[in-house]
Amino acid sequence: MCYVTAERAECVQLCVLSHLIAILVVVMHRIKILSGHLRPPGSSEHRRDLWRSECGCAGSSSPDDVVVVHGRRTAVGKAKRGAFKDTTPDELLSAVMTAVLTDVGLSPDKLGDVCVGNVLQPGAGALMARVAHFLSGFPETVPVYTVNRQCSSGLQALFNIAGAIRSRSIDLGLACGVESMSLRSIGEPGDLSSRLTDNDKARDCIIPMGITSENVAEKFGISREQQDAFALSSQQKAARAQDTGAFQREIVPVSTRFVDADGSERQVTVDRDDGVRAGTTLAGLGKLRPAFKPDGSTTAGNSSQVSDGAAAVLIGRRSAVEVLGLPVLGVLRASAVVGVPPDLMGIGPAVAIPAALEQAGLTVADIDVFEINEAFASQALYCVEKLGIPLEKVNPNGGAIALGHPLGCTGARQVVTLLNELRRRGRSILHEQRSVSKSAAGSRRFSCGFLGQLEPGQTTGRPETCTPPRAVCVGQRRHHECVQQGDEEAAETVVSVAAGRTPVRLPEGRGEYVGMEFYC
Ligand SMILES: CC(=O)SCCNC(=O)CCNC(=O)[C@H](O)C(C)(C)COP(=O)(O)OP(=O)(O)OC[C@H]1O[C@@H](n2cnc3c(N)ncnc32)[C@H](O)[C@@H]1OP(=O)(O)O
Repeated sequence: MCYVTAERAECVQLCVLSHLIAILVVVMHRIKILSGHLRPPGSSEHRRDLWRSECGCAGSSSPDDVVVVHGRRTAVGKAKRGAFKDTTPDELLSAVMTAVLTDVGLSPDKLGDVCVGNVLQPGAGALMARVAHFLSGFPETVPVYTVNRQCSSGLQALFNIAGAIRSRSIDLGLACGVESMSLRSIGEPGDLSSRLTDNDKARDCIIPMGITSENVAEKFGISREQQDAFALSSQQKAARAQDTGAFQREIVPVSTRFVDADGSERQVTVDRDDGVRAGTTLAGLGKLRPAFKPDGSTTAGNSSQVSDGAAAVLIGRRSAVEVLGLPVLGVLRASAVVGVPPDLMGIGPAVAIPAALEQAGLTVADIDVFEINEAFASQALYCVEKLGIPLEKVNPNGGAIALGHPLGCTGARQVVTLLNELRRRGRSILHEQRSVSKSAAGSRRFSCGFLGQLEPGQTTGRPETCTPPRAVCVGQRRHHECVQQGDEEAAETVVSVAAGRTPVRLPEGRGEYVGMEFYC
């Protein structure tokens, strides 16, 4: 174990407080059927309902559900060299705040609160956030505040807004995360008591993050080869995601200034993560020298990159979201934060994920996709192995090793990426997320037979369900439009897709059917 000495104080990183990692379980409407309001979380009956409802048995959603409406992120830039090296964080934040509301056509005065995760800006970036707020055209009556839970800050912002919704102090809020690691550096621990050296745990809080990675690798026997293989996989998945346009929907293009080496300035539009190294090989990774201690195994290739970026997620109470005709992208079912020893900070997900799963009455096997932060390959691998998660379920579009890790942004970025991935997997979700409840009128209300996204031309399978005579489309405005405008053909297509009467070919340009309800 290695402690920070006075000579190495310059490399002390801020992100070293007793580590609290938060895990968000967002599993689209599939999880709706597990509504914790019906049975005590964790009971076996509660868990079985998931599978029963996959076969078309009953479950329910609640008007009090905290639902995710929409989310966007900027591209992630390499700090100090990449596309956002000259961009201030308020601009990054404003880009995503604006895009999220514009996409769903929501006026900012409908927001009850805005919370922004940030780590490095002074005062956790409170001033920066309010400036971004006004740059986005938000009225002064909408409040904004910031939160710093170190590398989980973007996720904590989401939990804070969700908590305010649950306590009914707001109906709708925006959860964001932002970081410029170009313009502010890690490594400024601030003013700390000299007594910290007398207290083992307090002293461990100033261990550099890279050394905590070495500690995890040593203590749990995660070899250099394993770490490099994990890093390679992260790079390959991210490169594939870029090639297939998987990030296109989530990235907000940002026009900004870029200063070249000769001091000349130009305008650039940034819409691509610039840290991904498609040409990464195991041999290349194997040649890299340890970055944090001479005989260590943590390198520039198997560590997260120091980065700039922002993300924003709009969430609300289902009842309020429905009144506003907004789409429902996912449901927040559980969240957990658990403290771990500061010298092993990266093991957080291995204890926080089970805590969140227990709350939701789920097991690892029930979850389709995990987004686990890749602060370092050592800790990410440890968590995956400890929890027995099949590797193919983890970060299917790569993680922070390939994409970068703008500290305060990453948690919110992961939510955006996760929900887009689940939306892309709409086909399988189609079979799993039906629920039935009695509406006030006594008709049976099928809630969201389909919550995934279908691309034009893509077909769905055929879940076993009744044939609904009438569809009321919620979610993407095009659903409303097709029904309200009496476009029978489009409405019929929506119904057919949802009911799965026959595999249906969606008409060109009508591919985005996300969220609908129908009655029969
Ligand atoms: C809770 C939490 O999340 S804690 C985590 C908080 N975040 C952190 O602590 C950040 C961790 N990461 C770091 O500190 C930095 O990325 C470091 C120190 C590991 C590396 O920083 P840098 O040296 O600036 O990285 P850089 O990108 O320049 O790469 C260094 C070298 O490795 C090479 N390299 C990096 N990735 C690869 C790769 N995939 N394949 C081959 N070579 C690679 C680069 O080409 C470069 O080589 P060069 O020096 O010949 O040009």
